Amino acid sequence: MDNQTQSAPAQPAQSAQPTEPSDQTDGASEFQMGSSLLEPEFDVNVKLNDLQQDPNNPLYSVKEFSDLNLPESLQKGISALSFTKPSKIQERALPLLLQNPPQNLIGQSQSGTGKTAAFVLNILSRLDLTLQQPQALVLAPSRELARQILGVVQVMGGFMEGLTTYQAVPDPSTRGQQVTGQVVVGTPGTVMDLARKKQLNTRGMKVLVLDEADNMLDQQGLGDQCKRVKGLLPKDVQTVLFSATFPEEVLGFADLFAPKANSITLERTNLTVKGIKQMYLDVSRDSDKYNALIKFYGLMTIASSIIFVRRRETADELSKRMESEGHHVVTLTGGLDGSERDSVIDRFREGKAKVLITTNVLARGIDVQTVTMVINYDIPDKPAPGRGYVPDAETFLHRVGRTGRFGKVGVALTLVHDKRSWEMFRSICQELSIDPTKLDTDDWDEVERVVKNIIKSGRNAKVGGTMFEG
Ligand SMILES: Nc1ncnc2c1ncn2[C@@H]1O[C@H](COP(=O)(O)OP(=O)(O)OP(=O)(O)O)[C@@H](O)[C@H]1O
Repeated sequence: MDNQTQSAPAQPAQSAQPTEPSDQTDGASEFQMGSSLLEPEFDVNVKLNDLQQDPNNPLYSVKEFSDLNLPESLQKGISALSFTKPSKIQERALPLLLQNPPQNLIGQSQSGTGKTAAFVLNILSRLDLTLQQPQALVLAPSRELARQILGVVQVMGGFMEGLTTYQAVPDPSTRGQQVTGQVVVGTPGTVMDLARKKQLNTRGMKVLVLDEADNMLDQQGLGDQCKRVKGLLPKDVQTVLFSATFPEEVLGFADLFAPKANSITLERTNLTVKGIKQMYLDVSRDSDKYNALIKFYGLMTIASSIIFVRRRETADELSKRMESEGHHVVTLTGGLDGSERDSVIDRFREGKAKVLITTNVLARGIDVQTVTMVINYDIPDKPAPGRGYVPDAETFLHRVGRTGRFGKVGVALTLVHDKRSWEMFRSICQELSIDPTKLDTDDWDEVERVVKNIIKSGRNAKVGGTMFEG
C-alpha cells in the first residue's frame, strides 16, 4: 500500500481504507447500520434534526454550511458525507479558523461532535493545489486515529482536483519515500523521523493541527516530539489544537504552543455527552468481572462494542479465554505490528468483528458509529507524582465517548469489584457530574431489557431526557 495518494475530481481519493461517501466517514460500510435494531434512515434524520434545533445541544447551530463561505468543492464534500447542518463547534470554530490573516485556535467540544470536520475544512480551504508539496500537517496520538483523519480529508476533499495526501505512520513499504502530499496526517514520532531524514519538507507548511491536543502535549515523550516538529515549521504556521478535554494544567502549555489563540472551551460540568447512558456493575471479586462480561456478550454483539482494559496482557488473556469459550472477539494493543493493527481496526469498522478488546491506545478519537456499548473492564488510572496511581477522568470520558457519536445513544458500562475500584469510579463520576445507574446482577433479564431498549432507541430523542432517574 502506498502512503501517498492523489485524488481524482468528484471521486474520493483512494486510501488505506475505502472512502466511499456515506454518513460513516471512516470507511465503514452502510450495511453495519442495517441491523433490525437500528432505526430507518428517515427517523434517524428527523431526530438528528430535532437535536440540532435545541440550543442546549452541542449539535445545535443557527447557521447552514452554505453560510460558512466554503468553496463549492468543499460544499460537495460535505454533501457527500450527508452532513446537513454544522454542529456548534463547527459553526463557531470555522469562522475563527478561516479568517485572514490566519489565527491560532484552541477548540474544545464534547466527544463525537464533529471536531475533525472543523479542522479538515480549514486545512482544505487553505491549500494551493498547484503546489505539489506539504502544506498542512495533522498530528494524532495513534496510528488508527491518523488513518481515520486521513480518510475524512480524502472524502471531504474528494471534489478537489489534484488533492494529494500522505499518511505518516510507521510503514516499512514506504521507507525512503519523499513526501509530496499536500496534507500530511501522522503520529509525531514518524513525522519527526521523516523530517530528520529530510524526506518531509516542512518549509511550505501553513497549518499545524494537534488532534487530542491535551494528550499530545501532556505526555512527556509525545509533547517533546510535538514541540520539535513545531520548531521545524514556519514561524507563522496557523496552530490549531482540538480536544474534548483540556485540563487546567495543560491549557497553560497549550497557550505557549499556540500563542494568542482564539479559544472555545467548555465548562467542566458540560463535558459529558447526554446520549451516553452511564451504568455500572458491582461484582464481589476481580475474577467475577469475567463472568459479568460473558453475560453481556449477547448485548455487545447487537451492534458493536469496545472493552477497555488497563494492560496489554489483560487484553490478550481476556481474548484467549473468550475465544476458547466460543465468543468471537478481536484485540488491538500496542503489542501488534502496524499491519496487524490496520487489519483489526478495519475488520471492526466493517462490522466483521463486533467486539473489540483494547487498551487506552484506542481511547481517543476513534469514530465507529455502530459502537453502542463501551465497557470499562478496568477503571482508567494515571500516575501522579508522590501519589501512585489516581483515577483518570479524562481518559474515562474519551473511552466512553467511543459511543454516542453525533447524537446517537450508547451505553457505557463500568465494572467495579472492590473498595479501591469503587472509590476510583466514584471520584470520576463526581469529577464529571455523572450519576450512573447500578445494574442489578440478580436480575439479568431486566438488565438485558434495559440495555436493549437503550440500544434500540438509536438517537437521543431530546437533550436532558434521561432514561433513568436517580
Ligand atoms: N455536521 C455534521 N452532520 C452530521 N454528522 C456529522 C457532522 N459533523 C460530523 N459528523 C459525524 O459525527 C461523527 C463524529 O465526528 P468526529 O469524529 O469529528 O468527532 P470528534 O468531535 O472529533 O470526537 P472525539 O472527541 O471523540 O475525537 C463522525 O462520524 C462524523 O462523520
